[in-house]
Amino acid sequence: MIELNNISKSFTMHGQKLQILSVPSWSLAQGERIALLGPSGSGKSTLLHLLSGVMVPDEGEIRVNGLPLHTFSQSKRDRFRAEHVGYIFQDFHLISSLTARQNVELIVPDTWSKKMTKDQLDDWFERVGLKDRQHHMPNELSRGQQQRAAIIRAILTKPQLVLADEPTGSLDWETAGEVMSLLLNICETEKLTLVTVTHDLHLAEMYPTRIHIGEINELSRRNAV
Ligand SMILES: Nc1ncnc2c1ncn2[C@@H]1O[C@H](COP(=O)(O)OP(=O)(O)OP(=O)(O)O)[C@@H](O)[C@H]1O
Repeated sequence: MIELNNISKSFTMHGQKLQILSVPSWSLAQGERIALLGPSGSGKSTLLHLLSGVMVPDEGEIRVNGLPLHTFSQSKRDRFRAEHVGYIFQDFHLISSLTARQNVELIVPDTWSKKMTKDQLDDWFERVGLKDRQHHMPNELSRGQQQRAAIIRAILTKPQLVLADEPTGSLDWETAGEVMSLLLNICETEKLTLVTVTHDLHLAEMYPTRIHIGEINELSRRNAV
């Protein structure tokens, strides 16, 4: 369960304070899968940064499964993110000097045995259709294949929260549909909470729940559809 109460977030630019988010109250149940829609600059990515603990609110409370993120120090938020959040980026963020499998191995917890690591990675690369490509470098993979590897990296440890910021934004429409479907299916099967920012209404329709940022952020409410 994710709960936001009386959140406000602003940025100061050129000495001017610009308020971006004002969220009176919003909650999300464990296992929900939502597409977050809204115009450019309306605070969607900022909301994801607050949920992941990359940023802190100026005021208000954020609780993820009871953990009061808003009270955490930077190092505690970093640990929270490493343990509980999987992040998927538009441009994959794979390390170019490592193979797809080595990129995923980077986030394997110390507590996993060699056998468990091998079994899990073998299984996941097969499940996402990359069995034959896992030892390739990112630049030897298509963009869709790179995003599949990035999806494994995000969900391998079964984080409480998966956040995806335009995960299909740099893919052609057909690949975008396949990758979005894969992400949704994995999160459904593994019962992971998923929040995906997308501008694509067609892809958003694949989600059980669609939310316009105006339903959460009262500052962009006038833009709500
Ligand atoms: N670190 C920052 N410093 C200053 N301003 C910022 C910062 N991050 C975001 N902003 C501003 O906050 C506003 C909201 O940005 P955000 O990236 O959350 O919007 P968005 O809805 O995700 O937009 P897009 O759909 O274009 O990605 C924008 O006006 C942006 O310029």
